[in-house]
Amino acid sequence: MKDRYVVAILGATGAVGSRLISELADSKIPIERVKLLASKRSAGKKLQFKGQTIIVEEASPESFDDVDLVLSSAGGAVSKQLLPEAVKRGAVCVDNTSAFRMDPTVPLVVPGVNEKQLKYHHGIIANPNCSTIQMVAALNPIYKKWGLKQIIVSTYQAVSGAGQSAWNEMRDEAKDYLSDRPMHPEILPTKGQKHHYPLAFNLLPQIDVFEEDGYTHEEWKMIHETKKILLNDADAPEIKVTATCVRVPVAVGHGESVYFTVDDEKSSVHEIKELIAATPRLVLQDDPKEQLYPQPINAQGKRETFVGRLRADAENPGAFNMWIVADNLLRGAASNTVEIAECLVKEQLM
Ligand SMILES: NC(=O)C1=CN([C@@H]2O[C@H](COP(=O)(O)OP(=O)(O)OC[C@H]3O[C@@H](n4cnc5c(N)ncnc54)[C@H](OP(=O)(O)O)[C@@H]3O)[C@@H](O)[C@H]2O)C=CC1
Ligand SMILES: N[C@@H](CC(=O)OP(=O)(O)O)C(=O)O
Repeated sequence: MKDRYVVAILGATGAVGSRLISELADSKIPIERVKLLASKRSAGKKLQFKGQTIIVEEASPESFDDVDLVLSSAGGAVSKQLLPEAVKRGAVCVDNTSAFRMDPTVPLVVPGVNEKQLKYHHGIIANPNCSTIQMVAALNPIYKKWGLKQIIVSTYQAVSGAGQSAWNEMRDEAKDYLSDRPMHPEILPTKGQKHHYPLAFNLLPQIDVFEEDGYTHEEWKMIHETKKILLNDADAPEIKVTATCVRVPVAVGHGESVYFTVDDEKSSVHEIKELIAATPRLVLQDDPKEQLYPQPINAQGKRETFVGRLRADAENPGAFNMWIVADNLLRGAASNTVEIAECLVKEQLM
């Protein structure tokens, strides 16, 4: 076993990549050297790691010749092409993209929920979808204690979830919109950018592409990834999951309205609140009298998942509503990735 590792961040110049750099710098991983990789466009760019200047390199299979650990967030196509090359060269890869998540041989891991799955890895570990991570983090203690029959989730997802370019696009649209608009402006021009419709001052009930059945791929990911993470045992009873995913004009921080039904109808809001408050990485923010509830603006820059607005459904015993918020770039991506890597090192699974 090595006592220091060469770590590569693939996609280092992106929205998630920039957080991977800062999360790695704050981590307990013993580091010999860091390589920052991106596309040809960014080769030569200078980035900082712990006060040291590192020059970004164009990623290629040979980039991984001397690498022990890869933290990857350069899109699914890049992961599919380069991560098997990294594994071939002896590296262990933690991948943020959806490329390998549903591969039955690849563990899909949220530390604190199912890190035991890490021991089954064959070189690649998948980091779940950002919306899935915060939801399973909040539901896992409830599931462990009372079982879950059904989850119905509606998401309110920040534009940074669609990458740095989407954030730039919304900022430009917002500037235009606020400059000299009449009270009832017509639809903004899209400028032929990444999104078909304006992101600023709008709601888009579409994240990722549409599937044949009318669900979007983001909704599909939330449904299937949730089951893969929570239902570790082959004989665990099925959980019914359905989702509606919506892009909202928020910079950072996904919100989720979650309606869930537990197996044990005797569970109460009070007990659920106690359980959430006692669970590491969860923060209960729930005091209607003080108007205390989770908000994206407060979750930004934090590693925890914030939970509030817990209510029992008076017309359906055993059913509850809650509101969950987390920083999609940290809790939903970079912090989870680096926590996975820390577990690999701690459990000697590198
Ligand atoms: N944003 C989020 O909330 C989350 C994102 N993810 C996933 O993480 C991945 C990255 O997302 P995000 O950071 O938002 O995206 P960005 O668009 O902000 O960043 C993409 C990164 O990938 C690099 N890249 C693009 N093409 C190549 C290539 N051919 N070879 C090497 N590097 C390349 C880019 O480099 P360059 O600067 O050179 O173009 C950039 O560093 C996606 O797969 C996304 O699905 C997962 C969970 C949450
Ligand atoms: N789709 C998420 C972010 C993301 O990239 O997810 P995934 O890694 O599952 O494609 C969002 O737009 O908010």
